[in-house]
Amino acid sequence: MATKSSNGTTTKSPPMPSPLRNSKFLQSNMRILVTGGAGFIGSHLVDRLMQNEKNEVIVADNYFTGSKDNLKKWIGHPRFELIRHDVTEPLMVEVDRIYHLACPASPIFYKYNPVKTIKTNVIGTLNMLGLAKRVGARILLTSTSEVYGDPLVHPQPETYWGNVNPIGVRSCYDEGKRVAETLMFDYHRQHGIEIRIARIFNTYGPRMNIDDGRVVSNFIAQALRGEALTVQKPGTQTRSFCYVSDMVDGLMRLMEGDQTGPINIGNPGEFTMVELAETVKELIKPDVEIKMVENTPDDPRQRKPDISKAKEILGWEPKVKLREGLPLMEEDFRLRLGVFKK
Ligand SMILES: NC(=O)c1ccc[n+]([C@@H]2O[C@H](COP(=O)([O-])OP(=O)(O)OC[C@H]3O[C@@H](n4cnc5c(N)ncnc54)[C@H](O)[C@@H]3O)[C@@H](O)[C@H]2O)c1
Ligand SMILES: O=C(O)[C@H]1O[C@H](OP(=O)(O)OP(=O)(O)OC[C@H]2O[C@@H](n3ccc(=O)[nH]c3=O)[C@H](O)[C@@H]2O)[C@H](O)[C@@H](O)[C@@H]1O
Repeated sequence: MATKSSNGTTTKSPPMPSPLRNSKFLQSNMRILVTGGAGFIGSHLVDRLMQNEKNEVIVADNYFTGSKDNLKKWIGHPRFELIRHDVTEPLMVEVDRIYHLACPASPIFYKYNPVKTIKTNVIGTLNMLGLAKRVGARILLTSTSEVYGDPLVHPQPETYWGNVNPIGVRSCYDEGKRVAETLMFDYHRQHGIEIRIARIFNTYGPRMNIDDGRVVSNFIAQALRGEALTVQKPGTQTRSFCYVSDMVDGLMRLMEGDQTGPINIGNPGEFTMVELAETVKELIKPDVEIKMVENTPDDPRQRKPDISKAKEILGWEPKVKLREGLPLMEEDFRLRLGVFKK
């Protein structure tokens, strides 16, 4: 059957999945690869996928920012497999679905080795598309709101092409993801691969690395350690924060739906960084200081998803408000930092 992209292009049928898929022993099982599954969003996605007893889950991760700790409850489970693997190298597995998340996501980590970040986005995505082509798997890419760069359209709909600096310090990530999206569509049009693209907006929740460097984890860890909350100047820049369980729900709906995307998945509630700091202060440590610090180049000034398409096509919208999600993350950070409520 031919697939119709949301942009109207019709492509040839995808390659056939392995004949074993139809055997009476395997037909009840969906074999799912999650690249980057030891990371923050990936490990929550694995938890959800493992809840379905018909799923077998394989995680491939190089542990650059992820950790086995995030998956410890599944290690040794007969339906679960963990492979130390760098997606810049080819991977030979037999699967029906590929959730392709592998890529450092925090700006301090993706800027740490920008050339490797580009390789991960470009060569890594090429390798996963090659795998999808060989085994006839459907593949979902976790792209990003950063493809809109410092957006001149607000909120951002999927039809906006973005305002991205191609030679800046964030470009390894922004442009890397843009090329990854291009590769996805070229494989779709040229080879009939079934693709799905999610444009994820800032996501937070338990299991983020404590020293991840992203704003929500920074503020919560700083409040719990009694350190000043570091708001990067000017503090009026905005972000829209999505709780991780909502994100995983959106990704799974997209994978099992019949539209390629790209589709924005995020929470449209928009906050300035000063407002976020004040909320964390009020909820966690009312006497903590807030201090203004220098920002990094090309920091987007505003960001808020237009989620009309996700609502219409996936029947999805976020349920968890920032004030409900922050205490859940606080609880996890308290446990890991050993800072308990008095
Ligand atoms: N969290 C967000 O707000 C957000 C927003 C937009 C997009 N995304 C995308 O979602 C995905 C997951 O993000 P996250 O927040 O869970 O980040 P994360 O850093 O916690 O997870 C990324 C995972 O990928 C692994 N990885 C990195 N490079 C790899 C490589 N070359 N080979 C194999 N594994 C590799 C890391 O070890 C880690 O386990 C990323 O693709 C990211 O770009 C996240
Ligand atoms: O959602 C997205 O698409 C992207 O969002 C984030 O990128 P960014 O929004 O820059 O994330 P943060 O590092 O958390 O910064 C958010 C804002 O908080 C500010 N910030 C950050 C850290 C801090 O301590 N204080 C602070 O004020 C930054 O200047 C920025 O304006 C993610 O890290 C990317 O992986 C992701 O693709």
